[in-house]
Parts: sequence; structure tokens; C-alpha cells
Amino acid sequence: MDGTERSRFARKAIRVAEAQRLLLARVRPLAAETVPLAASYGRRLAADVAADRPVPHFARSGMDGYAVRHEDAAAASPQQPAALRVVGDVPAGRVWPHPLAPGTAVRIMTGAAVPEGATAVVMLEQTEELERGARVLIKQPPAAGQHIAPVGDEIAAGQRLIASGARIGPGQAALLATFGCAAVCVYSRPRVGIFATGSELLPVEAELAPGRIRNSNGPMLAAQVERAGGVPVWLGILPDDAAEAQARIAAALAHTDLVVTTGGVSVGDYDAMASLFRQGLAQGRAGRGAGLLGGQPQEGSGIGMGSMLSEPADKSDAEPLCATLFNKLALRPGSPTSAAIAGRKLIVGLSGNPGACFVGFELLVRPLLLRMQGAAEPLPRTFRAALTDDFVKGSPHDRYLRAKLELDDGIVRVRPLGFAKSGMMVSIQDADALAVIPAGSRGAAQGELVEVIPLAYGEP
Ligand SMILES: Nc1nc2c(c(=O)[nH]1)N[C@H]1C(S)=C(S)[C@@H](COP(=O)(O)OP(=O)(O)OC[C@H]3O[C@@H](n4cnc5c(N)ncnc54)[C@H](O)[C@@H]3O)O[C@H]1N2
Ligand code: MOO
Ligand SMILES: [Mg+2]
Repeated sequence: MDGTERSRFARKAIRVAEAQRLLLARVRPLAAETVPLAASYGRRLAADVAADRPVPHFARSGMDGYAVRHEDAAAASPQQPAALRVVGDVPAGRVWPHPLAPGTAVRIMTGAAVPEGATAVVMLEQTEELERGARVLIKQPPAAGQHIAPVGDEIAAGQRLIASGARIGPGQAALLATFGCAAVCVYSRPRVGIFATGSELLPVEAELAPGRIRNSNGPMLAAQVERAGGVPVWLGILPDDAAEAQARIAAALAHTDLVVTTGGVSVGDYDAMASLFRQGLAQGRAGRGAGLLGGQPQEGSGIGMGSMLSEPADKSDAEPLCATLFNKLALRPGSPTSAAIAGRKLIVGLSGNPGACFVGFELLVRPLLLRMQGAAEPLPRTFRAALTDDFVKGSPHDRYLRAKLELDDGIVRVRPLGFAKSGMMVSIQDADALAVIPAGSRGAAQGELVEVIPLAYGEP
């Protein structure tokens, strides 16, 4: 492509929020499947969970002590304790078979069912045993209901407890177990095809050669996919050849839910992905409804995309066959990041620069995986924190800095990490957040509040 030709395909940058909207509009939760509770950690529920009975489902003692009728000891004092006859004992798991008669007590353990008629539990420490346990002295008047959790104290029957789409963590596991959900209905994990592009790339296990580097973005993306609940499907290294890239991506779409590529989206002579997105646009201009990726290959080496639709055009044509959604974003790093839709599946072309690849995944791909797993709020929830240092570099676009959250005297601050150039990767290991430095010529000053996107996901 010469300069004139290239300028015909000048790229128009769209904002990150717009890109997220365009992508999210095209994904839906995947089918549900059933997994054993023990294997469900980190999965997302595909149905609401409601209580089929109250918790506790029997009046339960909260202490080791004596179950009594509180009125039997209403006048008790250390000087004149009430003496009750102990008629038996009830450990947790057993049920006392008789109603509690006036003037009697049952020795009871924490978690045991409180006998019928008992209205209070008195802690062992506040009692004195007489006649080898046959009688007990109560030295203070117990309050009605003390240390007894009544039926439904915590959870009422029918109460909705966990919403569909919630991620199963320790608390959800406890609830599911409580209600007997040994098998849990969860959304399927999205299968994410990952390609790295670039003829300079070597497999991880290969010896280095002059001018060559090992593919580090592939394993990084696989880890990001796992972290977002997806199943990474490593599909290999694509050479700088648009025709081959098209064929292999088309084949991959048939057995994955989404394809992510890294590299080759900029303006370089060998940037195969960019040429593929560009060809799609060109064919789109030539005529609507060009080829379905994976169907009839279009003439030349293009990906065969339809017209450039940012939204389904109308109801009658609600599913564009193939379309480039965007091929430039108003952000740093990763401005050449691109995306297309082929059939019902998305292809996200992330930058090859490791920093940009990492950031692009978190901003654009992770939300898609969360939506496919039914998450109610797939976009990252942000907060604001003060910068620990000046960041003096201005940028025409919002800049997403790899950053680390710190607690400084109880206040959350965000530290921009060093070695932050888009082509550098060493700081990614420490990044538990992205700090957003708004577009402008001055950057941001130490102490300034900036938007923060947390990356340490402990969220349900
Ligand atoms: N003339 C211009 N050059 C560049 C521009 C521009 O606007 N005009 N944009 C720059 C920006 S910004 C970015 S970001 C990069 C985007 O590059 P690509 O997405 O095309 O990626 P590549 O060219 O394939 O590679 C860039 C860089 O990253 C290394 N890389 C690629 N894949 C991997 C991998 N799997 N593991 C590790 N490292 C990888 C690759 O070797 C390059 O060093 O373009 C700028 N150029
Ligand atoms: O957009 Mo690029 O800023 O170097 O990653
Ligand atoms: Mg390039």
C-alpha cells in the first residue's frame, strides 16, 4: 500500500467508553452448565439462589449452657440464685424430645436445637453445678430469648440470596452448601482464541536468534483470560501475512467464542492485522454484506468484512455479517487497537506492544468475558485516588498508566510504575491498577485525584 492509498483509510479514533459499548452490545451470556460445588469457585451463577427454608430452621442455642424458662429465674441474684433441676443434656445435632417443664433446665451445647418451651439459654460461666450436675444454680435473671437464634433469625424462607451472574467466592459457596446445592448451575466459561502475530516471534521454548524475541504476550493474555474466568485457547503465532491470518482466524472462530490477537495493528509495512481490518473496510465500502468470515473468502487477502457498521443498521439487517467496529482508539497505550465482528463473534486486535496489549485486554476484552459469564456490571468499577508522584508527560489521549495502589496513613494512593513505556513489560507484574491521566498537555501532579481502575479482582 502506498502513502496515498494508506491515507484513504485514515483511521478515526473513538473513545474507550464508546469502544466498550460497541463491543458489549454484541455479546450475550453463554449457555449454562452444571458443575459440582467443589469445582465452582470463580464461576458465575446462571440462576438466582433463593432460600427454600429459613436459616436456622430450628431454634438454635448460641452458647454452651443451660436451656431454661426465663421466668423460672426471674428473681435470681448472686445472693439468692434460682435452683433448677437438670433433666438431661442436648448436644448439637440432637433434639430434646420433651417440652421443658417449669423448674427444670436442659444442659445444651452451642448449635443444638433449643427444647420446646425453653425461652433462654444461660452461659455455663454464669451457672454453678450442684449434686454432680443434677441441679444448676442461675445467679442472674436471664432475658427472654437470650442466646437463642429463633427460626429464620438469619434468613427467611423464600429470601433471594445470590443474584444470577454473581461470581462464586467463599461466601457464595457457604450459602450454596447451606441450601444443599451440591451441583451448581453456572455460565459456561468463554473460550478465547489467542493469536500472536509477527514474524519476529519465537515460541517460548525456542532459543533466541538475532532480531527475534519470544512471544510473551501470548502467555500474558492467557493468564488474563484465566483471571477473567475464560478458557484460553492458544492458537499459535501468525506470520506477517494477511491471507494466512484471515484463514487461521476464520477457522478459529468456529471453535471459540471470541478471538483476540496481539500485534500487527499499526501502520507498519508488515502489520498483517491492520491490513486485514483495512481490507474489510474497503470491501464494506464496495458493497454491503460482503463475505462472512470463514465463509466465502473475498477476492484478495482481505478478511471479507461487510460495511463498517458501528451498530446493527436496522431490524431487518440486525446481524451484520462482518464489520470492522473500530480501528483506532483515543487512548495511550494502544491507540491502534482494532475490533471487528464476524458472524456473531468478535475479533479484538490488540497492540503488540506488551504494555498496550495488557491494558487493551483489561479495558476491552475482560468486560466481554464477564458479560458472557452473566456479570451484571461487566465494566470495571472505578474510584479516585491521589497520585504519589507527578506524571509530567502530556498526551492527546487519556493515558492508562500501569500503577500500584498503596495505603499511606490509611489513605489510598496510586503509584505510577516505572518502565511504563508501551513496549516495556517489566512493570506489568506489579500493576494492580490502572491510573487514568486525562488527555492534555500537562499530565497530572502529585496529590491530584485521578480515576483508578482496580485490577486485583477479589470481587464477587
Ligand atoms: N509509524 C508509526 N509507527 C507506530 C505507530 C504509529 O502510529 N505510527 N504506533 C505505535 C504504537 S502507539 C503502537 S502501540 C505500536 C503498535 O504496534 P502493532 O500493534 O502493530 O504491533 P507490532 O508492530 O506487531 O509489535 C509492536 C512491538 O511489540 C512486539 N511484540 C509484538 N507481539 C509480541 C508478542 N506476542 N510478545 C512480545 N512482544 C511482541 C514487537 O516485536 C514490537 O516490538 O506501533 C507503533 N508504531
Ligand atoms: O498506542 Mo502505543 O502508545 O505505544 O501503545
Ligand atoms: Mg506494528
